[in-house]
Amino acid sequence: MLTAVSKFRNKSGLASTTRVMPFFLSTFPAHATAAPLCPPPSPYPSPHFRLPSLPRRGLAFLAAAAPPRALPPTPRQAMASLATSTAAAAAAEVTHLSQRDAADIDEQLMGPLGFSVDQLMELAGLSVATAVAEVYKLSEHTRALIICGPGNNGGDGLVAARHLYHFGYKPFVCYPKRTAKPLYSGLVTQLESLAIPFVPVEDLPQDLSGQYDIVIDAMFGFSFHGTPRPPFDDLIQMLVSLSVVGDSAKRPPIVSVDIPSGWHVEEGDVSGGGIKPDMLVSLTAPKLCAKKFTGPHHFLGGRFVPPPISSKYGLELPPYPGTSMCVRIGKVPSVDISSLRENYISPELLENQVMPNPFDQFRSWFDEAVTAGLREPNAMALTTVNKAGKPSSRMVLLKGVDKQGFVWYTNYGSQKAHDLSENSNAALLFYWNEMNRQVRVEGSVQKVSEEESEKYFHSRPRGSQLGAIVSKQSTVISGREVLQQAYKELEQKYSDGSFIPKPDYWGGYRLTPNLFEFWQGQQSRLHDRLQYSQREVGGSTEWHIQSRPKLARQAVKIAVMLLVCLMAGATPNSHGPSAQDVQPLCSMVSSL
Ligand SMILES: NC(=O)C1=CN([C@@H]2O[C@H](COP(=O)(O)OP(=O)(O)OC[C@H]3O[C@@H](n4cnc5c(N)ncnc54)[C@H](OP(=O)(O)O)[C@@H]3O)[C@@H](O)[C@H]2O)[C@H](O)CC1
Ligand SMILES: [K+]
Repeated sequence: MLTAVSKFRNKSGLASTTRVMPFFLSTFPAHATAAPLCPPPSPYPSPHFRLPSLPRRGLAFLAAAAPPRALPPTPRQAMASLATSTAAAAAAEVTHLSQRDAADIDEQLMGPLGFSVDQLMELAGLSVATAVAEVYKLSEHTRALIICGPGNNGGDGLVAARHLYHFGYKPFVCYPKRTAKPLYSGLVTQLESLAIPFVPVEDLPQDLSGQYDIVIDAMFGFSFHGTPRPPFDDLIQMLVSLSVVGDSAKRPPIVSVDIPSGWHVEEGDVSGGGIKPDMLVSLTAPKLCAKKFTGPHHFLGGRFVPPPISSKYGLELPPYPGTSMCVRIGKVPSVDISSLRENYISPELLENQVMPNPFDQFRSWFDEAVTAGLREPNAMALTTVNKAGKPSSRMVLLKGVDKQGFVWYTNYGSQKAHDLSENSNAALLFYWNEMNRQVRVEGSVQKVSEEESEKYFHSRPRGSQLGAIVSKQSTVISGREVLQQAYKELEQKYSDGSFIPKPDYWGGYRLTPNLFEFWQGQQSRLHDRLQYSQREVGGSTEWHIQSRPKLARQAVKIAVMLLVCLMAGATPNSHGPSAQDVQPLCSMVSSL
């Protein structure tokens, strides 16, 4: 049973990742004959890992070492991240609102457009919480101080505190000027029912660094005017002194909701002595002051703008990815590649837990990857080598596996086909990132029979059949339109639903393995590896398993033997090394 994978970032919001994978290592009923592989049901499988429903035998269970409420990054989230970065690139032209337009829009939403303030505040607060969770991962930013002001910006902060709690953070709320309206007292009651502490201003330490991992500024939004009055003047100063420590890795990052509190809503930080937030979550649309924001993370939230508002105010806003409540705008911070680090936590992969036949073991892991909802677990890197010894790799999709080998289909005019015609040796690599697993397979490759290729070709959607005819892989064409035109013509030709013949330049390959390696990532780089290789026993070929420690020991033995031989050769005395010379090495070898 695969239960969780959690991914965290370090203080820069980008670097280290811990993957915790508590699950039953399970044995599925053995697949004696291989069936074609069923890819996950849709290109975007369930956003949460599903528990497999098949009966299974638990071999090992690792108690959850993950923080209790950490959610796994899902394939959908990964796509959302990509979409947020893409949106960021496209967001240079996002509309920025004046203070007046922002207030006008608010009035219209809550007037003729039928929204209530509660609704909008809920969505705004949820956007803030999701944006915070996207950048500042729980593992390093657990304790969040939310400083709330007297108006709706403060209300957004109260809502965000509740959502952050449910995401697994530990919120603390400083709410010095409470508003008597039922909306606000309701929000306070909700937080109290979660036992979220309310911290009086006077109990806050002058230096917030020691007690909080993140500070959310929800003091003032677009209705701020003049200079801050007590107690917000001191609170703002507290955040100013915090942001003076430039390196956000050494202090809690500051997240401002809609406007960095104390900034002029249109002019920004006029004096230059204001808060310098690390993250700004603009709501509905950024206000003019956001043009002056220079921090690394600018997000937009408030996914509720209806078309009448967009058209009336000519709003250019980036699309929200998928079901996300926030979208990154502005420049994507550049990543320090050397700081990207993973720490894998998985059950051990031991020799006595795996199946004797590597095909069965592969099928078991493959089924677990499908059941876990991984996107395209049948995607594999195929490495071929031409006759000059030049290797090349590309991703292809596994379309079938049985005891004869691993099958994929392609164009017989492609570079891989050319390489394979010169050198039939190839390697496959499956990488199931979310499960901390890889499988390497090596062997020799042959074309599958025409009959097998025909059968598979006609099982494909008609569009893919036409695509296979049109695409002359690895040839240079003058433009995409050439392909589109050819495709259109074929579509027309076969529009009556008639049989589409398989082109003779298209078909399958089968890799017959002579080596498998199953890799399970472990903590501190002490990964588990099991290698299956073939050996002759009594005239027949059998699979033989070696674990990494065993392999390492054998490598040392061979190295020592080599050393002995070298010494023998290097000794000026033609009789070779003396028993005395060799004795310590021999006892070392035998003790391995
Ligand atoms: N449509 C949307 O985008 C939505 C945004 N939301 C959030 O609402 C705020 C705007 O909320 P609003 O209540 O209008 O204003 P503020 O939160 O900015 O604060 C107003 C209170 O602050 C006091 N204030 C103003 N200036 C000062 C100052 N210099 N010193 C101290 N106090 C100040 C003000 O008191 P006054 O007596 O001065 O009027 C108010 O008490 C927006 O930015 C978003 O965060 C909604 O949640 C959802 C819809
Ligand atoms: K604010």
